[in-house]
Amino acid sequence: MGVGGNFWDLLRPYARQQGCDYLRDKRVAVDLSFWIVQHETAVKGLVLKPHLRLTFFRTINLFSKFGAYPVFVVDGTPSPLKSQARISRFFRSSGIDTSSLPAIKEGVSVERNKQFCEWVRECVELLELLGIPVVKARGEAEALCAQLNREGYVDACITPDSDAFLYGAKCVIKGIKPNSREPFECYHMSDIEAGLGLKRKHLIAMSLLVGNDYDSGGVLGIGVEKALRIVRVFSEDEILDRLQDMGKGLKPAVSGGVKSVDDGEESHSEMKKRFPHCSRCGHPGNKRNHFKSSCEHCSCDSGCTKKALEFRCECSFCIKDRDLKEQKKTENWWIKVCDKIALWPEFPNRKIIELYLSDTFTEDGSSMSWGTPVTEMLVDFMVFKLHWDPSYVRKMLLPMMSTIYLRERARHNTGEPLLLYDQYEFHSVKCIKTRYGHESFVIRWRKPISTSGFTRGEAEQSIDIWEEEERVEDEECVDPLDGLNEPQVEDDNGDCFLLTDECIGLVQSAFPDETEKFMQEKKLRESKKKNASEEAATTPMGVQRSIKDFYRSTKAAATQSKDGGESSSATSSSPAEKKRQATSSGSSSSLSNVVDMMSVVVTSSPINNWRCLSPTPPLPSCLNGDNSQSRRRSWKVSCAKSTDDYHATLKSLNSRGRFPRKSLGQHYMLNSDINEQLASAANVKEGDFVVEIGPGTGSLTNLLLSLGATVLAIEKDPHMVALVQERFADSDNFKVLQEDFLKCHIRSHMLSALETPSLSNPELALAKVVSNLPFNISTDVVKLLLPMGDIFSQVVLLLQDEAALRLVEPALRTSEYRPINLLVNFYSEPEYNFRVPRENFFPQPKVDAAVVTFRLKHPRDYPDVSSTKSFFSLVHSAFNGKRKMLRKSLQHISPPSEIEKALGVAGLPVTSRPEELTLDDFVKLHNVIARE
Ligand SMILES: C[S@@+](CC[C@H](N)C(=O)[O-])C[C@H]1O[C@@H](n2cnc3c(N)ncnc32)[C@H](O)[C@@H]1O
Repeated sequence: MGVGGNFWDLLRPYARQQGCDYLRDKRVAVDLSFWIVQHETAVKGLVLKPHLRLTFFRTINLFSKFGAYPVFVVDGTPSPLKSQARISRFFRSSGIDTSSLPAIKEGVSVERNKQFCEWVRECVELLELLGIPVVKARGEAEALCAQLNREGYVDACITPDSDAFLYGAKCVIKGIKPNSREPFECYHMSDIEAGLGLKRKHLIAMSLLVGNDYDSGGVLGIGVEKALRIVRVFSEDEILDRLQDMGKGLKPAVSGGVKSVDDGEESHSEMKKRFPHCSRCGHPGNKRNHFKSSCEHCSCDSGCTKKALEFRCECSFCIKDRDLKEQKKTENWWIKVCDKIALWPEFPNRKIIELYLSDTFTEDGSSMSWGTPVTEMLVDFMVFKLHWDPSYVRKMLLPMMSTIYLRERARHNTGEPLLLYDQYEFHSVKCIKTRYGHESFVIRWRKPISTSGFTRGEAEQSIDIWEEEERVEDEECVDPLDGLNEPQVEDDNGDCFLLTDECIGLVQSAFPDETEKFMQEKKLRESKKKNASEEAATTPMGVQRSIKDFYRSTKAAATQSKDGGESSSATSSSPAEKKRQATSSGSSSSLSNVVDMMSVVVTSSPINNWRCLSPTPPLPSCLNGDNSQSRRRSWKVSCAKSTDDYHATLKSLNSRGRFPRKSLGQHYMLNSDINEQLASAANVKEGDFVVEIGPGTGSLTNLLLSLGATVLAIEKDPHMVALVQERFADSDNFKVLQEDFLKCHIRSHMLSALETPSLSNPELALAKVVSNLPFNISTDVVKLLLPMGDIFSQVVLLLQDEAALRLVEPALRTSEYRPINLLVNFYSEPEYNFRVPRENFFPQPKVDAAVVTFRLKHPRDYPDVSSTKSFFSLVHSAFNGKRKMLRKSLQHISPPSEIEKALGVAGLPVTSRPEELTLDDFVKLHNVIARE
C-alpha cells in the first residue's frame, strides 16, 4: 500500500515513461512479495504454482530482455506498528470498534500467513538456482529496496509501495509488464522535488497526515490535497517539528506569514468609505459624479458604462481588499487544520518517523553478486514443482544463458571459444527483429556436430522463421504472467541452430567483427532488394504448401488406399486399425523414430513442408539432456486418446507454461467419450475432410485423425498452434493454420482444396466441420458456415446449452424466436444431440454445453426465393418491430394496405406479427411481395 489516499495520482504527472532499454546494465531491487501478491490476483487457480511461473519468466525477462541485474528483496519481520495497523484495518472493515483492542508489544509481530511464507520460500529457492541475489530485509522489503537505492547499490527499485520514497528511494518503478508495448512508469525523487517542492521529510509528513502502512487512518478530514498544502508551508528541516507543535495544539506561524487582517491596518469599512466606487461601472468614484462629469476609467464621452459580469476593479484599493480577503480565508483554513490535527491523539507518532528515517534495514549491500544458473538442479526443481518438461525448462532458460554468455564474452573479449550450454557456439547474426517497438538481433547458435539425425543431403532447405526486420504483432491480450518469447530452432542443411533474441549493443560489444559483417551484408541486401523489388514481389513467400496441394495429396493417398494401392502406413489401415495406431502412437515406434520425431524440425518429405512454419518446433534432442526417454513417454501418452483427460490436458498446457485464456474461450474438453460422440454425430469416417475450429490441445483432433479423416485445423492462439503442430508432427493428414476463424476466408481455403479434379463427385468433396467452439464466437460461426452447403455437408458444434436450445428449438410466439432461427432453418436441418455438463471442461465454464448437428442443405435445396438477400432483408425488417404487426413494420417496403393484401394472398392473417410466421410463411410472403 504505502502512503494513503490517492498519493500515486499526485505523483503521476512526474512519472517518466520508459522503455525496456532503460534498465539495461542497471541494478534493480525488486520487492518480491509484490510479485507474489500480483500473481494471486491475476491468475488464481488457473495455473499450477503461478508464483513460481511468474518469478521464473519475469526474472529471465528482466535479466535478458531488459538487460538488468535484478536483486530480490524479501520481507523480514514486520514492525509491530504495521501488524497493529493491519489488525485495525481488518476490524474496522468488519465494523468493530478498534479503540479497545490491546496494543501489540514491541518485538511481537504478526507474520504473514503460512501459505504466503511457503510461496516466498519457493521463489527464493528458484532465484538462488537462477544465480540471482536475494537479500532479506530486517523489516519491510520496500525499505531495504530504498536503502540499497539510496546508498547506490542499485539504480532503481521495483515496488508499488509509494512509501519507498519515504525510506529514501531515488528512483521507483511502480510495475513492469515485459510483454507489453506500453512503457512503464518511472518516478525519480528529483522530479518530485522539482515539480511538487517535496523532499523526503515532506513526504513522511504527508503520510502522517493521510495515513500509511503503520497508521492506516491518518488525520480525519485531511486528504492528499490538504496535506500537500500543509507540508509545503514549511521547509524540509522544520516540517516534522512543526507537525509536532500542531499535535500539541499550537498554531505555528506560516513562513511568509498568515497575517491577521487587523495588524495595524485601517479597517475595511473605513477604507471603503474613503474610496467609494460607482455601482454602475464599478470604477472609483460615485454614480452621480460619473453621470454628471463622466468616469475617467470608462472610455466614453459622458456618464459611464455598465460593468460586465466578470468585471474586476484593478484600483489599488480593490487589489488590497482582495488580498486581505484571501489572507483571511487562509488564516481561517489554517486555524481549522491546526485544530483538526490537535484533536488527533499522539500526533505525530515519533516511532513511525524513526522507522522511515532508519538506515538499518540490512547490514551491507556490497556482497550482492550475480551467478550462473545451476541448470540441472533448476530443471529438476521446475519439473518437480511445475511438472514442466525438462526440455521446456532448458529452452526457456536459454535467453538467460545466452545473455550471460554474451556479457562474459564482452567483458573478457579474448576470442577464446566459449560454448553456450556447453554445446553451442555463436554462429552469426540472422536478422533484426522488432517486437513491441523494440529492436533486437536474432542470433544463430550452432551445434558443431549435426544432431538432427539427418544427413545434409536429406534435409530441406533452411527456412526463415522471421522475415528480415519483421514487425511482430502484439498479442491481442497481454499475458498476465509475462510468458517469454520462446527461443526457436532452425535446421539448415543438417546443421541445427538455436535462435535467440539479443540486445544489439550487447552483441556488438561481444562480437564486434560479426556485427559489422552483418550490418554490411544487410546494407548490401537492402540495396539489392531495392533494385530487384519487382522480382521480389512476385516471389512466393515461405515454403508452406497451398491447402489445395495438401488436400489433393492427402485425398489422393486416401483414394489410393481405398483402391488397395500401395500407400503410406498413415492411409493404408482400416479405421479401427488407424484408431488403434493413433491411440497407441509411439508404442510401436522404434526408439530412433521417436527421437527423430522429437528432434526433427524440417523433415525430408516434401509432403510435410508446411510443418516447417512451426513457430515453436521441439528442441533438438541435444537440449533434452538425457531425457529422451521421458520425452518419448510423454509423447506417447499425449497421443493416446484415453489420456486426453484432466491430467493430460493440464500436463499438456503446463509443459508449455500455458494457462487457459478467457478471451479465447479456452475451455478444454476432458472427456474423450464426448469427443467420440461429437465425431460420431458428424459420422466422421476414413477419407473425410474435416475442418476443426480451435483444436486447443488437440484432443478432438487426435480422435478425428485416428478415424482416418484429414483435418484442417484453424486456431487463433499461436501457442496452441505450436502445441498441435508438435503433437501431430508425424501425421500427413493434418494441417493447422494460425488464424482467427471469423476472419480467415474459409470459403477460399476450402474452394482451393475442393477444386481438385479427382474430387469431382460432389458427395465426396463435401467436407465437415467438427468443433468444440469458444462460446463467444458461436453465433458468428453459425452465420458464417450454414450458408456454405456447397462446401460442407455437416457442421457439428459444441455450443452453450441455452444457445443451442434457442437455435434449434425456438418456440413460435416467444421472444426466443429470432431471425437467426430462420437463417438456421433456411440453410440447414438442425438437431440438438445431447447436453454436455460443465464438469467435462477445464477450466469449468459457468454454463453447460450441448452438441448440435446442422445438416447443411445443398444450395439447390434452399427454399425457393428469388433472392436470398432480399428474403433476409425482409425478415430483418419484419423483426425490427417485433411486437408490431407486419403491415406496420414493413410499411417502408409497401403501403400497409399492400402488405395486408400480400398477407392475404400468402394465406396469412392481416394482423400477423413476425414471431407468428414459420419459415414457409416468410417464404410465401416474400415471394408475393417480390412478385408485386
Ligand atoms: C473451447 S476451446 C476447445 C479446445 C479443444 N478443441 C478441446 O476440445 O479441448 C476453443 C479453442 O478455440 C480457439 N479459438 C478461440 N477463438 C478462436 C478463433 N476466433 N478462431 C480460431 N480458434 C479460436 C482457442 O484458442 C481454443 O483452443
